[in-house]
Amino acid sequence: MAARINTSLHNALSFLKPFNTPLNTKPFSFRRNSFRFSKKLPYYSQFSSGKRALYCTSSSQESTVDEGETFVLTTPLYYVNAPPHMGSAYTTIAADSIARFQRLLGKKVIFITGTDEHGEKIATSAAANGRNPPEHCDLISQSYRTLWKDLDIAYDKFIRTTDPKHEAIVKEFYARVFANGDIYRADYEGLYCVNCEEYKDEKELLENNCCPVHQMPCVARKEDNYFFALSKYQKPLEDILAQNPRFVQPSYRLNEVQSWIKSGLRDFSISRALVDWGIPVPDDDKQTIYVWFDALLGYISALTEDNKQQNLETAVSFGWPASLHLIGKDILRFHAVYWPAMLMSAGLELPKMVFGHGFLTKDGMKMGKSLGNTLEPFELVQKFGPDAVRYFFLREVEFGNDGDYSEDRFIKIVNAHLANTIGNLLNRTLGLLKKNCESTLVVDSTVAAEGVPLKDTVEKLVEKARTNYENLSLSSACEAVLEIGNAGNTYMDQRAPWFLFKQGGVSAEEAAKDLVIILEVMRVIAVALSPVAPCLSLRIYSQLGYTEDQFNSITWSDTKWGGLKGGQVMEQASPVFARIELNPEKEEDEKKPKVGKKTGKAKVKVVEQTPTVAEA
Ligand SMILES: Nc1ncnc2c1ncn2[C@@H]1O[C@H](COP(=O)(O)OP(=O)(O)OP(=O)(O)O)[C@@H](O)[C@H]1O
Repeated sequence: MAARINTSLHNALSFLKPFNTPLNTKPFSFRRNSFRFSKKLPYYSQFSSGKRALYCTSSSQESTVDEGETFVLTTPLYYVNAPPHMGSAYTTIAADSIARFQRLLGKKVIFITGTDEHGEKIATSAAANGRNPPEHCDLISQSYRTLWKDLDIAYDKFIRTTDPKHEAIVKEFYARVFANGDIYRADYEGLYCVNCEEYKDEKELLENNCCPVHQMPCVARKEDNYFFALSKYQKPLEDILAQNPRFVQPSYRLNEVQSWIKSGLRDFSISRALVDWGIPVPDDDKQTIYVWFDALLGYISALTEDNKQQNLETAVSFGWPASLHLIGKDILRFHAVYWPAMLMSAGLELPKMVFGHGFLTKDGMKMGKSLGNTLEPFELVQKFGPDAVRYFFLREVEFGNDGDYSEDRFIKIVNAHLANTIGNLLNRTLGLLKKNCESTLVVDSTVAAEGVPLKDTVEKLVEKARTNYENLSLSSACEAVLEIGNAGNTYMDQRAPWFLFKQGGVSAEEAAKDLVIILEVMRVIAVALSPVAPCLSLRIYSQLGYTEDQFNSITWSDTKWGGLKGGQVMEQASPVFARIELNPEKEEDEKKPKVGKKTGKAKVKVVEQTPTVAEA
């Protein structure tokens, strides 16, 4: 057994070595944790921890993801206890933007999402809705797919944990962990939060044993379960985090994870005797596998391909380890503690990074299905369109921190940034081009920008956007792109090409070049914003005279100045982003002194973006 443990740990750590440095191993004893267990643990031998393990060696930037060719990223697999809400959409929008950015860099991307469909919470929710669990799962899982379509989420794999191929992989993984001596049977007694599907430590609970996330009392449970020997992995986990601090991001979440581990890891129960709706434990059909042990493996089973063998080894060969697990901070412990330990036990490589973002909140509380205080994403998308929703949440909430939603703020931000700074600039410029140059560019944008400082400004801002995307600082990436728009607007206002055209002669020639410069700025914006607002970017690209195929084949290198060529014919100006107008009742409300809560609803109305009087 000792040899097996050594082997699996070695496997888990060996990929982390920089420059193939031999593992410098040192024996240590793991602390046996018998807290509350009525049965003794089997004896484990000492095993070694890798000392020189290193994860991400690519850059000193805090969250920079690895530079490998295939970039595998995941969202959590969402519980199908209820349809998606804005919180679920938030993680998925962020993941989609990162995936799109990585594709622009020319990487092969495997973007995995899906639904977590087993466990007590799902069975209860199905019963409450008068459905059997499979029907319920089909219905709710489909609602996630529908929302992802509405939000322009371009995932590569959608895994459902009720998929037979997933079940086969879970069983195989369980068998590996069992063979490694990390599964044993014991009684457990504790306080259980059904909404978290987790036994809780009394000291982390609120008054009346309430779960801090779901604000509902935990229930006392006693069960005869199978356990995973997490405590055995305390030291390896400590070492991994000490040597690879970028494994958990943002850095303040690393401290949280380190302090959990430091406080002592307890083995956790990985089966349920009282839950039928789950994958049966191999060789014991009276128990089902704990939903988290099952769901985490969805990240691997998602990698299987239909016409290939559906087993663990083949799945792993298609892209494991993941480059990035994107999750909310609520499930950090599962991803940064349980999951790496499970992988080590099974002799598999660890993911390269776990990023735990903050919560979208309502009145300061996490929006969640269990709490029922959610924001309806279908309604938001229908009202405002996918680009506005995607842009607002990524721009407004600093990635990693919590953020509260307000409709007023939403409207202000998207109107100011997308409709005014970006949309209106394009509209004005195309209007002038049509009027004065028959919608045709007079020279190449490189020629037009000779000696013009705006070009350098744009190049610097593009670089800033790229660095921020790479570091997962999505809000700052949006900000950098917006700054390009601001620079374009300033240039337009300073140069006043409508005035130069009126002067005629050399001035008019200069004005025609100015329009080329501003349209090149718009082209760069379209590329740089495409991870966040793909439809808007396509609309900009189309107005610049490109086809959809041309847009679909852009890469990040197309942010380089010089794409627009002399002679290129632009489309007619038409608004690329509909300004959102408050309805008249709400506008009236706004003028009155504020008493109590606001109830007015916004109404979307496309407002034609016309040139100013001077330009006309
Ligand atoms: N309020 C939120 N803000 C940001 N992300 C959220 C929020 N709620 C859910 N998520 C995302 O969904 C994941 C949790 O998925 P889950 O299906 O458990 O949703 P949930 O609404 O939190 O469910 P429940 O309320 O039943 O715990 C989080 O880790 C995060 O990625």
